[in-house]
Amino acid sequence: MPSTSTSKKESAQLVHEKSFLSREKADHYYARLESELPWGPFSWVPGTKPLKQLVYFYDVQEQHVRPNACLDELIQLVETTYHTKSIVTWCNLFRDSNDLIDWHQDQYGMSLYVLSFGASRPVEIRPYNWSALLTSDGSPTQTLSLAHGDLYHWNKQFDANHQHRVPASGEDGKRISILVLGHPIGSNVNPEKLQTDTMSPVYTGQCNSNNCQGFLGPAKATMTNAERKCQTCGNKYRYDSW
Ligand SMILES: O=C(O)CCC(=O)C(=O)O
Ligand SMILES: [Fe+2]
Repeated sequence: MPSTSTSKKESAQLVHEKSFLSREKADHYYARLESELPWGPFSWVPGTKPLKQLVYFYDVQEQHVRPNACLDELIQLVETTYHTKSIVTWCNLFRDSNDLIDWHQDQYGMSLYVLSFGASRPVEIRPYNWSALLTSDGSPTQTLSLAHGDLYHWNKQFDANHQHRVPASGEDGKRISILVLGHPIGSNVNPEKLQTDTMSPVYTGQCNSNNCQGFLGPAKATMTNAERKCQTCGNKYRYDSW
């Protein structure tokens, strides 16, 4: 099993564990997750258009108020396998292959462990720094083909240097992804103090003005005045139009 410790010197690391769960276990968890979680739409900024997929955010408060045995089992499995302490869990339900997540960096400042259930979907990855973006056409440099029961994980160093997205492609049908965010055991982190606005993803994107296709500067999804500016033509995009 690869090491997942996160000392300051650690380099960026991404691992895809195919069939982390057996087919039987994946079927079992998929059915429970789909029916038991209170899935719903979510907007980072209240009143603006919601994310494409349905979500459920399982933080320490939810764990007290609405404990979910299925999520707790999966979290515990990740914790024991990777010697990590989970801080919070974010769940996505992609209702079909049109539900997508655009290019972003998570910026959770933690290691990320993602369990994938249901339809096979790609997660695309590209390096994230301006020189890489401006000298490339922005295409993904790596694609994880995630099947039912797979798991992938990356550390915060990997997140810091890359963007990822779940494009509108892959097998049609529902897909659930369970994102367990954690720190190595022994880290001094208080989950009660976590604030969603410091954890929100940072989105970029591509300019669609007159086929410009330039890259939009990054903006955090929780800022009400969030705006992304095209690095090529200067066109500005308000959060609502992302
Ligand atoms: O569904 C996945 O595998 C990734 C989801 C994701 O990138 C996110 O929720 O931030
Ligand atoms: Fe993400």
